[in-house]
Amino acid sequence: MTVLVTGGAGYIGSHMVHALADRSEPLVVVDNMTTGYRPNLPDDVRLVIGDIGDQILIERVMRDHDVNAVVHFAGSIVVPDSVADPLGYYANNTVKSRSLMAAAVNCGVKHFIFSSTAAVYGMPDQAMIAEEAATVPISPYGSSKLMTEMMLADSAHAHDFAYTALRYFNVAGADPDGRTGQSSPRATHLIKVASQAALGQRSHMEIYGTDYDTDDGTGVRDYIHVSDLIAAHVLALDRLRAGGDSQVMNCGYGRGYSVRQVVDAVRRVSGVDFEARETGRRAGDPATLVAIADRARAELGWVPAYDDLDVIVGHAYAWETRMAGRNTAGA
Ligand SMILES: NC(=O)c1ccc[n+]([C@@H]2O[C@H](COP(=O)([O-])OP(=O)(O)OC[C@H]3O[C@@H](n4cnc5c(N)ncnc54)[C@H](O)[C@@H]3O)[C@@H](O)[C@H]2O)c1
Ligand SMILES: O=c1ccn([C@@H]2O[C@H](COP(=O)(O)OP(=O)(O)O[C@H]3O[C@H](CO)[C@H](O)[C@H](O)[C@H]3O)[C@@H](O)[C@H]2O)c(=O)[nH]1
Repeated sequence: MTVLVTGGAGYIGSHMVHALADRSEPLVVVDNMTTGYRPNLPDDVRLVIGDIGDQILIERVMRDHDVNAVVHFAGSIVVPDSVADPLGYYANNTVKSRSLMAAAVNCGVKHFIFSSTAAVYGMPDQAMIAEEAATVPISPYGSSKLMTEMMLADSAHAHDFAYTALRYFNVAGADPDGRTGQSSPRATHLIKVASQAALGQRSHMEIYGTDYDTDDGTGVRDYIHVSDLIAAHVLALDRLRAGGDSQVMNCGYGRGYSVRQVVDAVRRVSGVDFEARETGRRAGDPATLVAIADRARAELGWVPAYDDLDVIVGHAYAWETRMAGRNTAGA
């Protein structure tokens, strides 16, 4: 009854690995280490360095480890990169997910949890988004994820397995115990960038657009602590094991914060008054993206534990401080 965690050496996947290890669940990680970071994993984890598109390897891993559930985080995640290299994104996110699913079907894996994204909704008309909202992605990244959701739905009809596709809103924060966090130096996420500015790793940061139709003119997002997101995955796994049906669920708190509110929180938590320059809008950014996440609460019994912007920022900033120390030590 082993859980296969794809992309388990990445930001979100490594939190899942720690959560499963904390429950003493047998698990195996497959990661090709393109953006993975080994130090974020427990020392004794079973890590197979390989590609999810290598179906022969994946089937061998599934059989050797008696895999019964897949939690699929592996993928490429940078929206502008997907615009520049759509075929690369469809290859890594869609084609290789198809291959992973084929391996799962061949090996009789019964449960599948998939990292989807609010990017499947594109530029919604409404600020608050339920799962029934139209899915009209505006980037190859969003399309590549929506296509994977479609393959899952069709395959679950045809074969004996059930899945949960979790549509993440803005994932932020880090493990409260400091074991792992966002480690990619290229990450563009707001809280990470602001933390780097507070630590002096950047001379300043930029606020992309101050003329949105929001209270203070800057973009509003639903920031969810990565540990709460992982709690939803663990509950989704338990629900599938108990015979739960296939579902798509939003993961967010149902409340948004503006860019200015986030910048203020990072200044407050860090005690550093770093510069935030106001610039023009970033292409493709909607004004407001906030989840209606009632389904996750109802179906999973999910109760967030870290729904507080200063707590999220505090954990992200603590992690960034730790990374800065590591980088200095290694220099
Ligand atoms: N970070 C967010 O805000 C966010 C929001 C919505 C959805 N997601 C989704 O969550 C998942 C995890 O994102 P993350 O932020 O942890 O990213 P990440 O880049 O830190 O992690 C992705 C991991 O997958 C591995 N990987 C990539 N392609 C692979 C392949 N072909 N075979 C094996 N391993 C491969 C990478 O090495 C890395 O360890 C992704 O699927 C992403 O689309 C993330
Ligand atoms: O340096 C920055 C970075 C971001 N922003 C702003 O901060 C908000 C959040 O931006 P992020 O880049 O942190 O996150 P996104 O909302 O663009 O996207 C994230 O959430 C999406 C779903 O909502 C997708 O899942 C995507 O993969 C993930 O990166 C946006 O208004 C953005 O314009 C800035 O002002 N300055």
